[in-house]
Amino acid sequence: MSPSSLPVIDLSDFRNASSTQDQKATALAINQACTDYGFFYLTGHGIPTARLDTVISLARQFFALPLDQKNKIKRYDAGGPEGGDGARGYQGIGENVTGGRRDMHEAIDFYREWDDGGKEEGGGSNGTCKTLQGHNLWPEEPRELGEVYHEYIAQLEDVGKALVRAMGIALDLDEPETSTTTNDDAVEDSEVFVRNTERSFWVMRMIGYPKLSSPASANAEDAELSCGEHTDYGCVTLLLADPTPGALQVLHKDGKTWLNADPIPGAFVVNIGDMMERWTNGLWKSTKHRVIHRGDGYRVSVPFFYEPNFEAVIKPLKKCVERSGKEPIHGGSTYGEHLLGKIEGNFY
Ligand SMILES: N=C(N)NCCCC[C@H](N)C(=O)O
Ligand SMILES: O=C(O)CCC(=O)C(=O)O
Ligand SMILES: [Fe+2]
Repeated sequence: MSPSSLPVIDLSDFRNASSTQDQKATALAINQACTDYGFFYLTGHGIPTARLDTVISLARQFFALPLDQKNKIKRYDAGGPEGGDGARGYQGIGENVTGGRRDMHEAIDFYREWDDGGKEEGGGSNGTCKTLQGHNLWPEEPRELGEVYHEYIAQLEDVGKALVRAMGIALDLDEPETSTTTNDDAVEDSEVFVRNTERSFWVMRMIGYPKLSSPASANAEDAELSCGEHTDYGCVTLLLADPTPGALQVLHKDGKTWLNADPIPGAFVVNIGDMMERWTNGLWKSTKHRVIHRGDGYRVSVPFFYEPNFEAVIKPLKKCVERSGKEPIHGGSTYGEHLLGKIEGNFY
């Protein structure tokens, strides 16, 4: 299967449309893509390609620095600076763990700044949280990285917002389906994802992948993986990657075939996360994917995870439960709980 056989969604018409009616065609295409693959390419998002290239090139420059330079912003929990217990900061090759095995990548994790209401003892919408308190650790070098990434994150938040709005329309949540109206239905309109991401607890990972040395087959017990198979945690991932082919692989619905999701210049690779699967009661799946980089160069990617608010309670939407014809797949919990559970198993 060629990489470009994953669907391509062009968001420009949706962004420029004046009515929901005009936005329906894009929404239909998104519904199809999320139902069939859980993955698609996104074009027409409005972020200039020159900006995307700069983001990749700054990441590449950072990873090329000597280790002691990179360790200046070592993750708090791994002996980084005082004043935080966060999962934020630089992690060396093999520090990240997926499915109990070390991943052959290095990375910096940035999160939305913690909202403690300006007080030590919590009080903000996030309360206190040992794992994620603390500030982002920004590299001193390359010098422009911080400023460029701040601007880029603001642009990505706009794209994420447009995308989850489109997803709400894609699920046709405004259409009354049955006469069994309860109070719960009041919140099931097409803006339900927009409301629950208003203070999106986003994550941005800046990742560097050295070439793997192990010749073992990807499925062998002891195979080295750049990033083991996993699903993403929240709503939608906007992945920017350098042009390296054959590295990111997506599991087909058949549960056996791995498809290459090679980059298309200027486009994001988008996939949905666990909270979107839960909301849709499995109508849309958070599809498994993995990275195996055996190419010659040093690969760089920068996924941005546009997630629900930390305290958002996510449970299957009634309309999706009905449509799926299945029992609710989850009783409901906050996105924050899901995230913390994941982070716990993520580090060596
Ligand atoms: N914030 C997100 N989604 N990060 C995805 C990281 C995936 C790998 C991680 N070690 C894991 O096992 O999940
Ligand atoms: O680098 C990639 O292509 C994907 C990385 C990824 O799946 C993740 O960080 O969640
Ligand atoms: Fe992922």
